[in-house]
Amino acid sequence: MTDKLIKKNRGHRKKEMAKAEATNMTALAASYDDRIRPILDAIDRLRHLKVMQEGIELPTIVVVGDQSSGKSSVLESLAGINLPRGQGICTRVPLIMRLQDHPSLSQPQLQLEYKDKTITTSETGITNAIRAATDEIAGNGKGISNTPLTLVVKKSGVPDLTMVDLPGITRVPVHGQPENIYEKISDIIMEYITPKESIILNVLSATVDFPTCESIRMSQQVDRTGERTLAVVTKADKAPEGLLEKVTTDDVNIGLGYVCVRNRVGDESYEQARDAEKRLFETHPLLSRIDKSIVGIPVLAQRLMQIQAAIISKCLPDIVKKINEKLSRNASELQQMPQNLSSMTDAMRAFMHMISMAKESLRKILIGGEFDEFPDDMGMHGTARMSEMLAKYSKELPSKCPSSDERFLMEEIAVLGEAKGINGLPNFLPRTAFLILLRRKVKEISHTPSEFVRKMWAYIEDVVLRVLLHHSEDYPQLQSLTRRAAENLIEKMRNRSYDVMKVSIEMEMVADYTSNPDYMKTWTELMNNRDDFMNAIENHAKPTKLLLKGFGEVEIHHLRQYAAMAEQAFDMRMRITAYWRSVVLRLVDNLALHILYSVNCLVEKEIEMELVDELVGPRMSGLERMLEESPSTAGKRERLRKSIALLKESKQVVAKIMDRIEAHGD
Ligand SMILES: Nc1nc2c(ncn2[C@@H]2O[C@H](COP(=O)(O)OP(=O)(O)OP(=O)(O)O)[C@@H](O)[C@H]2O)c(=O)[nH]1
Repeated sequence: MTDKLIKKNRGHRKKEMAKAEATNMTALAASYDDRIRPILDAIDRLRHLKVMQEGIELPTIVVVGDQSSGKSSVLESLAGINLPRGQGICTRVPLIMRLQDHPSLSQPQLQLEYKDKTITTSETGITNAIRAATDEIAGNGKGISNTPLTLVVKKSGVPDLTMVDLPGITRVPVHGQPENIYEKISDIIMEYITPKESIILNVLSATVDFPTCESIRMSQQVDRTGERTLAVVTKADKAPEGLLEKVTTDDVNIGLGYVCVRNRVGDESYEQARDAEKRLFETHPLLSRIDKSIVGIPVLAQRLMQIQAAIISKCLPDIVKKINEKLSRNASELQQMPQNLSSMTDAMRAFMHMISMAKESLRKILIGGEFDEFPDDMGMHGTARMSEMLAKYSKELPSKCPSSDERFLMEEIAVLGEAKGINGLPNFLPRTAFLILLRRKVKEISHTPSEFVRKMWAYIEDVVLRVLLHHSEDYPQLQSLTRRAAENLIEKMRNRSYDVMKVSIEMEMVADYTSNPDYMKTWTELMNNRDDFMNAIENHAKPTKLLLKGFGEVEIHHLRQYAAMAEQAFDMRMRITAYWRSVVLRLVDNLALHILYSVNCLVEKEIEMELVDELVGPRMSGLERMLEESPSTAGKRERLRKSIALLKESKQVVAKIMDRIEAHGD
């Protein structure tokens, strides 16, 4: 074949390929107009409605790349418009780009939307408009913000695509950039690329080694297999050597494949840039060897449209499901919110309901021993905790009568010596001596019950407050009054317990009585030692150490000089020892009974009376407060209403699309 013929054939093939490409694009565009476009519009509408704030993720193409890798250049190539480009950080906020093909438009229409503003701009004004909007959102310097900016481009011949351009990743802050810029940018990027609904368009510069790219490292964290990652290799013109090998060996796991491009350079127009790109991949000795199905902006546009269509149809059923779930959850939450009370009768009814619920809970927790309301909160298993506290209290009271004498029975002998009556018979056991000793012993333990009372009421107060605050949480405006009522009541009841306990102690100190048969039994048993004891005292030949039941080994040598009084002292020690058991038992039982009785009174009537006095009172001020809804409840109600309205609207948007899809038989 002659050179001329070869050239002619090549030219013919080129034309054929261009024609085929154009036909493909037209077919794709037709199917887009017809089917995908309305779906894409619906998704954009959902995005505009901010359903993402409701936790519903939308299928999104997210553009990521290291700083200056050429992200904005790729987007401007796809959109056919000039975007702010340059060295250093240009994209400082997420830029949502909605490209819409409008074949009828002779001039492109551009709109910038942010912070509820819509600004119409032109191809020449777009760069400045984006810069101004970025400054407004993220400040004038080099700051970064997560508030997105939306750019709508309606133009003839653009692919129907919605993409989000994100700030480029940089490890080293340049002059004027915040120190934590890397963390800030990676947080934003992670937020966008983590949802499985996101397609990651990873922009890699041909001039760098792909495995060293931060953007690759990040996308691999959320998409290990690369099944939702597509790589665009920019600056093919700058580093053609080895590019073919780089994209064919695929060292970095790009599941959706590579597309190599050459963007606008310097002041080139969009058309000049496309021609230069085409020429480059056709004529460059190295680049022309790369398969044509993975080079050039038109191929990228086509791939993205296909991927977008696929991800949208995959995600749509899930979006419908999530909208419905969220809607019904919010609707039931709104329904469960407290009624907005409009009259005193309403308020009274709500108040009485609150009291009866609280009483029921307290009855279960503090009396009934049921803990179905707080199964995992041990602190709220009231009866169990109270019985533990009582057991501890009973252990703290000495079961044996406390004795302070260094030598056996010397305490008794001293008291007996002082209480000796002038007329009394020498062996007559004076009751005063017994009472003096008893008072002394009881005094030693008199602080124990008040400690117990303090701890027990602190616990009960905690339970009562938690229950009351829980049942009044719908009415935060009542909580301070409720708390005050509960604290006042507990204070009163605690003081009552102190009084009861004081009387118990005093009674034990001034009188000695018990009908408990255990007393006589124990005393008799203890007195069985008397003969041995007296023998040891009187018979000086006997050992001075003696084993006494209940006392262990005792030394009695010092008692031999008090022979007469020793017997009385022994008897007195045995009596007080036997009697002590009754004293301790009475102190524990009395206090326990008193606490249980008090808790019963509290639950069954006093708490209600106290709350009525505090909240209703003569001026009904608490009830009046119930009529004014608290700002937090009103805020929550408003939020739920707004969210429901938004979800309902979203549901309609999606329903229309689903109808359409069904009508087409997709
Ligand atoms: N020669 C050549 N230069 C390119 C190509 N793509 C981008 N550039 C240049 O690379 C520089 C950075 O491009 P941008 O598009 O601003 O990069 P970016 O990733 O958006 O930058 P940031 O948003 O700041 O991270 C610019 O000067 C572009 O002109 C390309 O394919 N070939």
